[in-house]
Amino acid sequence: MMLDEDDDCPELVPIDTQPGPPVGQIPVTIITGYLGAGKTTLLNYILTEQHNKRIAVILNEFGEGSALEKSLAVSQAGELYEEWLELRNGCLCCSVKDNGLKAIENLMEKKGKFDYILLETTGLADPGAVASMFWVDAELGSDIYLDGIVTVIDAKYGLQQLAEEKADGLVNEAARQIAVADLTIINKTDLVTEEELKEVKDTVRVDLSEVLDLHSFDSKDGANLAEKLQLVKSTRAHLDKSILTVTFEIAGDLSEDALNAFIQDLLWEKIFCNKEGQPMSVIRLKGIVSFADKGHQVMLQGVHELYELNETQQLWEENPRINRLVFIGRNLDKDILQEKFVSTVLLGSEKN
Ligand SMILES: Nc1nc2c(ncn2[C@@H]2O[C@H](COP(=O)(O)OP(=O)(O)OP(=O)(O)O)[C@@H](O)[C@H]2O)c(=O)[nH]1
Ligand SMILES: [Zn+2]
Repeated sequence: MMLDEDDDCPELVPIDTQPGPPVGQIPVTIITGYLGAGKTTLLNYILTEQHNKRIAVILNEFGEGSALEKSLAVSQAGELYEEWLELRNGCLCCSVKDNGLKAIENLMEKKGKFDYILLETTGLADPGAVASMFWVDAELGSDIYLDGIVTVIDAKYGLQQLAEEKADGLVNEAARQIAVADLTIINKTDLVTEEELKEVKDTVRVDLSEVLDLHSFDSKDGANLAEKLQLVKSTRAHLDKSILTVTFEIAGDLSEDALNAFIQDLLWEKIFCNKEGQPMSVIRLKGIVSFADKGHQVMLQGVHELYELNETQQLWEENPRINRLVFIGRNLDKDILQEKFVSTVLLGSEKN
């Protein structure tokens, strides 16, 4: 049979190489980084710089500190936070797969579309697990797609966090967070010397190549859905179980001097021990506190042995003056911390 070239030659159709995000899909950027690295600071910066986009911000919650985490974030960013997402079991990686994407989609149904979604993971999250559910879901026809992962590294404590040995021989959280990063931001450069900064940069590069295979985890290759879900499942045990969160709320006013002494005993002198006699070691400290002579709420922020107390814009006014504190670290004991706090820092208690 002869082919009539003019009639039968099929039309050339461009191959769908990099289709890009389907029209109407909303980009999500995951912001990750170890406890206190500066994720929320980066978020606030983006939100204050970027005025003409509707940005939804999702904050992950950690442990029982959820209520405080929320109130802290809200008071820092004021009205810039568009909406809030409640994720049930405290850890985004574990809960978002089941209800997180659904929650985002519900949110968009209620509030209309966003131009952008920023998602801050907890400092102990494995962002690979968070990232993977986006492309798992993409196959199920989602409205959102993963645009990239930004990892914030603490120039002062980053190396220490990377060097941390995990008992089970697993790659530690800090290294995982760097491994999956599309963009790495070294933060707090004001706290280190040129040489220290160079060391951080070099280490981050080396680490990247050592754990690069983690990237396969979030690649959009042809692996079938079941395999992908398998991967998500196998990384569930990502939280460092030795790190505990303690939170408490105490009504009343505090002595500023006594609070400083309490924090310094805890962070610097490390004189507090748990019931087993092991010294408490705090990685992250946050709080809203009330001083008798101040009408404004004061925010406490601590990362390892650095801490600061800053007056916020927020007035107590008729709100009950309740001090809220979150401690994240090792060997923490709530009863002991709270007892110490109440007996030495709270005004009007026996010892003050
Ligand atoms: N010196 C200095 N401090 C910074 C910088 N960026 C952030 N910080 C401080 O570091 C502390 C922690 O910052 P956050 O932005 O809350 O860190 P985070 O990563 O969101 O913390 P978690 O969500 O608890 O893991 C705060 O006291 C910030 O003021 C910086 O560039 N230099
Ligand atoms: Zn944060």
